[in-house]
Amino acid sequence: MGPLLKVCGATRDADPALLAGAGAGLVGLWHGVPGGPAELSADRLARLADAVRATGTAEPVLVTFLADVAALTAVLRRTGIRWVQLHAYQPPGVVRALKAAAPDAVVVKVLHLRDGACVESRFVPFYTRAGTDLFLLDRVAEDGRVGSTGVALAPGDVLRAATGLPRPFLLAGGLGAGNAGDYAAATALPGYAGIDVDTAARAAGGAFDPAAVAAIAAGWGIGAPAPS
Ligand SMILES: O=C(O)c1ccccc1N[C@@H]1O[C@H](COP(=O)(O)O)[C@@H](O)[C@H]1O
Repeated sequence: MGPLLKVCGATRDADPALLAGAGAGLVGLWHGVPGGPAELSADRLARLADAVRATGTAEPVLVTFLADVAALTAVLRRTGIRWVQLHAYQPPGVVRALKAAAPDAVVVKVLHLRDGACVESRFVPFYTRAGTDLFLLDRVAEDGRVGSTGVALAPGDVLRAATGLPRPFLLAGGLGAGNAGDYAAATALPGYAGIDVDTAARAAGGAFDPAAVAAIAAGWGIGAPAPS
């Protein structure tokens, strides 16, 4: 399997087909992101997850700040979503309990880069032993905000954080069609599994732009996902 393209923050009925058609193999759906502009109710999450699966080539990803494992498990059961992106500072115990309660879940734990350093670096062995399937490197904004900063990670910081990670990793944070070359050293690592994008996938008004998504896929050498 080649590298993955995940696009984050679908909200409209048309988004899943648009994103899958433009090359996204993973579509991020927010639930449990308080105040987030793409936050979905449980009903809406279930409906959009169905629409993502109906594309035949893309898989829905629950993107969440939730740390309540019972609530997370209930959402996965209700929606049939397998991929979970723990985007906040959920501790390793949440990963362990989630994998125990939902063994089929594919757990993506975000590692936050701030001021050039990985905030959770000391906890990587614990997240790994707890059952994390993939890590995702993302940036923390100057004001402490996480998720969709639209601000590029420094390539040297990414390389330092990604080198030696014991699980495959995705890159995020200000990635777009034109900056794959900046991260060539990180994407050459054996664990590189793909990228995760929000801001650069959208047109000026905020709606997803299929041409922008296709350009990101082309710029990062990501081919069309195989039918699932
Ligand atoms: O997109 C968001 O606002 C968001 C909110 C909460 C959790 C994750 C979120 N998105 C993540 O942001 C990065 C990509 O951001 P960008 O390309 O720099 O805008 C990615 O990890 C998304 O999953």
